[in-house]
Amino acid sequence: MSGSNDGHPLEQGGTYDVTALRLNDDGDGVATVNGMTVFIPFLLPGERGRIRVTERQRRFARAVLVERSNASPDRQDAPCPVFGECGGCQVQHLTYEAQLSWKTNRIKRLASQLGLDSDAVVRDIIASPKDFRYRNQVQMPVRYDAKKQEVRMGFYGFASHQMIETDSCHLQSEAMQDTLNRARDFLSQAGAETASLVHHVIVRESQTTGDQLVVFAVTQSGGRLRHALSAFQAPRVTSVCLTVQPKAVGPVWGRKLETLYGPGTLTESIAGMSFAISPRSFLQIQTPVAQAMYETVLAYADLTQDDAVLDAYCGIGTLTMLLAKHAGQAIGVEEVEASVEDARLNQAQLGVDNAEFVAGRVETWLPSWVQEGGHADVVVFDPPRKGIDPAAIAAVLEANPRRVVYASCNPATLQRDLKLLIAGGYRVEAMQPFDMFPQTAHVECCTSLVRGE
Ligand SMILES: C[S@@+](CC[C@H](N)C(=O)[O-])C[C@H]1O[C@@H](n2cnc3c(N)ncnc32)[C@H](O)[C@@H]1O
Repeated sequence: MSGSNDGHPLEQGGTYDVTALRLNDDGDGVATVNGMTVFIPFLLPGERGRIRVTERQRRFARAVLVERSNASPDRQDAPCPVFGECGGCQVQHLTYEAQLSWKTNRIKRLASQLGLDSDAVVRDIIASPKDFRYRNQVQMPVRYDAKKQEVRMGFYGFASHQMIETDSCHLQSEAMQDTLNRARDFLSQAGAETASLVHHVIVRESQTTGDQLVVFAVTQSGGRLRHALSAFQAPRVTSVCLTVQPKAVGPVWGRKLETLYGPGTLTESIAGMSFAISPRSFLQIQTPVAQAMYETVLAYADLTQDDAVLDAYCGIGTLTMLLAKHAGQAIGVEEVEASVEDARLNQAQLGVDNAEFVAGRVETWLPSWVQEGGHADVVVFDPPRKGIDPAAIAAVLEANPRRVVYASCNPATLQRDLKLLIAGGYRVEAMQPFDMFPQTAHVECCTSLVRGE
């Protein structure tokens, strides 16, 4: 079927000639055909192409690129052989410089939509020192091919659970990829009895020591399986662990986590402090950008030694410990018990005696803490992608701290939450974007807010 750009409604399956005008927030080219907005992955602004419509909604359509007739000066050859099929990277075809200005402009657009003077408020993005091989953690699905009696590993495709096999992902270190490839060969050799029970392999690497920790996620556990998996070795691997998650598709981690050998933790040095990290605890995906982000949070918090600071969504307390050094008192709140245990152990080892860690959900703990008269001069938020729960925002407005600092990994929820904080009387002083995840559509941003008069 072939359509035309002649003012008729866009047809599903139809082909059209378009020019991309800009990139959307997912990194897809945006064009219009007969008044309808169309998203086309892998077409850059200024590029012309023939597209085929694959999905037609009421207000927009999606299409695939059939043929491209010119190349943007911002285009580069993607180094990864499965780029375009694998769902991990969205913009490997865009030069790193262009990725950075696209991400900065995205935060500027967000600021303008909030009624702010974006040029005055938004700083230039802080780039990643490495545009490839920057990740410290990877989790790969595992499939056992019973016919061929071999294990296949890779990543999921775009919005699907179809496995795209790869043995050379460019986002992680070569040593991590080497460990994954060894794990695949090890499981193939172990045979069906072991390999058919493993659904994911997770590798974490310390960017300080180079040590690696491997976790096998399995559908069920038993003595024979534990014995078989304990035999896995690779040059940088110091610990092997096991997590039991009966569902092979969906959440990877189970409730149970067992160390098969080694200390079961990694050590990472951040902001001049050494932290032990257990497998289940959150750690920012790369240390150099995390460190730059922590320094920005600290500067935006503008603490004095008399201040009480609250670090909401604190993980293993990396940021809490840094804030505590510059404040009178610090409290970290985190829902994952294992992370809170890590935080307390690290606190004892670092000798930080003015911090306290609470295990709980921010949206339930914070309102009752404020009700009971809890006080903070400065509140720091570093939530997951879903942003801050409205109950937590309402509580912070009631607590009325002098400053709020918001480290976000999702511009959409950042915008939603800033709207509430601004309506509650806070003024945005500065916004600092960071590129923690080169080659992807992700962008982090740290926002400084001060209480209005
Ligand atoms: C983006 S991480 C930030 C962690 C920490 N600030 C850091 O830099 O390592 C978000 C953290 O919030 C935790 N979390 C997610 N939802 C939560 C909730 N509702 N209440 C408390 N903690 C939560 C996650 O387990 C994770 O450790």
